[in-house]
Amino acid sequence: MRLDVVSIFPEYLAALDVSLVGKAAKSGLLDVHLHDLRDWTHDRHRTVDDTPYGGGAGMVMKPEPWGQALDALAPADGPTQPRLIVPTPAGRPFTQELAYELAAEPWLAFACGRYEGIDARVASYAAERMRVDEVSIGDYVLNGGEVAVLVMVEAVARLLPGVIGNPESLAEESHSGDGLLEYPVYTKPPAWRGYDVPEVLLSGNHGLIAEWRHEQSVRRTAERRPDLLAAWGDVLSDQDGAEGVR
Ligand SMILES: Nc1cc(-c2ccc3ccn(Cc4ccccc4)c3c2)n[nH]1
Repeated sequence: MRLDVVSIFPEYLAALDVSLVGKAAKSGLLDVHLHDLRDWTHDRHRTVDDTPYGGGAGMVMKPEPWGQALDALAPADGPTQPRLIVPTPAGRPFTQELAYELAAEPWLAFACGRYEGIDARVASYAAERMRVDEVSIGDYVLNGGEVAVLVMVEAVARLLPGVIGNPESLAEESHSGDGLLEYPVYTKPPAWRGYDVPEVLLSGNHGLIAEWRHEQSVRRTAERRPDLLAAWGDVLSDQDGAEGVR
């Protein structure tokens, strides 16, 4: 997979060279290209922003540098086009499902906005020739898109074949498809500062362990993410009787 990231702070994305994503890049699974948006400005101050039409606080990113950046990275007459991801508080939610979808793409481009965002015409211009997704990583406000790109690239890269050491671990994760949160995990020592590992996990009885883990997942989901339990409601009432999960 090829990844292009455009930002006025490309050094922010240096973290992509570390750990898992860095390993994927070095092993050729990921071909990461970072770009400074100011390379597509031509005035003395390398200006990327201007005041908002209609008034209001803050500044808006000018369309022309972005237009030139997109034309340079993915020429209109090129054989293929990337899928463009634009982080924004006003975007569709980034989910594990979208991460799997993006992991199947051969070429992703990320546009990191700053200030109050990017002139809206840039997404329209890009959509003339590439798929554009405006994506939010959560209902909180960041100062720019770079952190969101780090989040999305990590979530996507770890799904690529060969990146994760043990692909089986992907199946048991929270949000991994059964809609439940992950069960609590433990390792040695069996007793630690007055806390013991649940006996069942030391029993070697894999049926009981699986049952305990599922019950823990359901309990955690009910406590922390009842919104995810909606899909499990009817299943719970059947299997767990009137008790259900308190
Ligand atoms: N999930 C999520 C994404 C962002 C995000 C992404 C890109 C940008 C570019 C500029 N800002 C600052 C901004 C603050 C408020 C209103 C509009 C823009 C951004 C924030 N915040 N939270």
